[in-house]
Amino acid sequence: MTSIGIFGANGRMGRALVTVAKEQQIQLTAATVRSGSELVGLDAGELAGCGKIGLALSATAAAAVQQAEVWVDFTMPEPMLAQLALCVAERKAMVIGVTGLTDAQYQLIQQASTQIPIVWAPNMSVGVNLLLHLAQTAARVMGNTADIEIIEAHHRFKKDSPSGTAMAIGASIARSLGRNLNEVAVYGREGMIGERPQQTIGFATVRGGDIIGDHTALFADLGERLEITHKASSRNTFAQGALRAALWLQNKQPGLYTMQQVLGLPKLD
Ligand SMILES: NC(=O)C1=CN([C@@H]2O[C@H](COP(=O)(O)OP(=O)(O)OC[C@H]3O[C@@H](n4cnc5c(N)ncnc54)[C@H](OP(=O)(O)O)[C@@H]3O)[C@@H](O)[C@H]2O)C=CC1
Ligand SMILES: O=C(O)C1=N[C@H](C(=O)O)C[C@H](O)C1
Repeated sequence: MTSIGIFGANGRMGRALVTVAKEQQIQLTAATVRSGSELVGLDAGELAGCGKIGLALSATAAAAVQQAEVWVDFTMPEPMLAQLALCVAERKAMVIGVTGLTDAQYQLIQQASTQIPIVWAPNMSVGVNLLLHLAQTAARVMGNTADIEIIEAHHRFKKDSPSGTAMAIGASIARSLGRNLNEVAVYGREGMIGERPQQTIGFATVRGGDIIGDHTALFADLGERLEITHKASSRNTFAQGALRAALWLQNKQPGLYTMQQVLGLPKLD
C-alpha cells in the first residue's frame, strides 16, 4: 500500500484531503503544517474536523518528508516549490494541485519531473477533465465562427485569477484551433473596446462568498450558443481525484503525468 503524506494540512484542500483519506480508509503516514506552527503535534483528523486519525501534524522538513512515498501538495506556489525540492532530495513522488504558477515556476516542476514522478493538474475532478475534451470537440465544430468565452467563479479567498482550470480550458481550446493562447487571450474588458475580434478567447472572473468552483466554456454564434458548465459542490471531489492520483503514481517512473492519464481518458489535442 502506498504511503501518502499531505503538505499544508491546515489549508482548505489540506483538510479535505485528510477527511477524504479517512472516509476511503487510505492511511496517511504524514501531514505537515508550516515550520514553527503552533499546530505541530495536533491530530491531523481533529484539525480537519473529521475526528482523530492517530496522526500528529509535523513541521514541513526533510524528516517529515521521509515518512511517506507520495506527497500531495495543495499549498501555494512558493511553499510548493520548497516542498518540491525536499521531495526531489528524498526521491518522493508528488501530486501537485497548486495553481497561479508563473511559466518559470511551472518549468521547475518540469525539471523536477526528470527525477521524480509528478502529477500536476489545475483541477482533479472527473467532470472538469471530461469538460476539457468536450470543449475541444465544441471548438473543432463551432470554433471557427463562434465567439469563445471562459467564465469562472470562486470563493472570496482565492488568490489567483483566472483560475488554473480556466487557463487549462482556454489552452485546450486554443490548441485544438491552432491558436496561440498568449496571442488571443483577453482578460476582462472595460471602456470603448470596439467590436469583438472573432479569434480572441475571453476570460471572465467572478469572486464571491463560498463558491467552490464553477467553470463555463461558452461558444456564442449568431442564432445559437452552447455552454458547457461544470460546478463543484464540494472540495472533497478534488481531494478524491488527488488521492486517486497519489495511488496511481505508485511505482511510476520519473515523469510529468496528467489527470487525463490518471483517469484513463484519451490524450487531449
Ligand atoms: N487542482 C485542483 O483540483 C485544485 C487546486 N486548488 C489550488 O490549491 C491551492 C490551495 O487552495 P486552498 O486549499 O483553497 O488554499 P488555502 O489558503 O486554504 O491553503 C493554503 C495552504 O498553504 C499553506 N501556505 C500558504 N502560504 C504558505 C507559506 N508561505 N509557507 C508555508 N505554507 C504556506 C497554508 O498554511 P497556513 O494554513 O499555515 O496558512 C495552507 O495550508 C490553490 O492554488 C488552489 O487554486 C484548490 C482546489 C482544487
Ligand atoms: O482555489 C480553488 O478553490 C480552486 N482552484 C482551482 C483552479 O484554480 O482552477 C480548481 C478549483 O476550481 C478550485
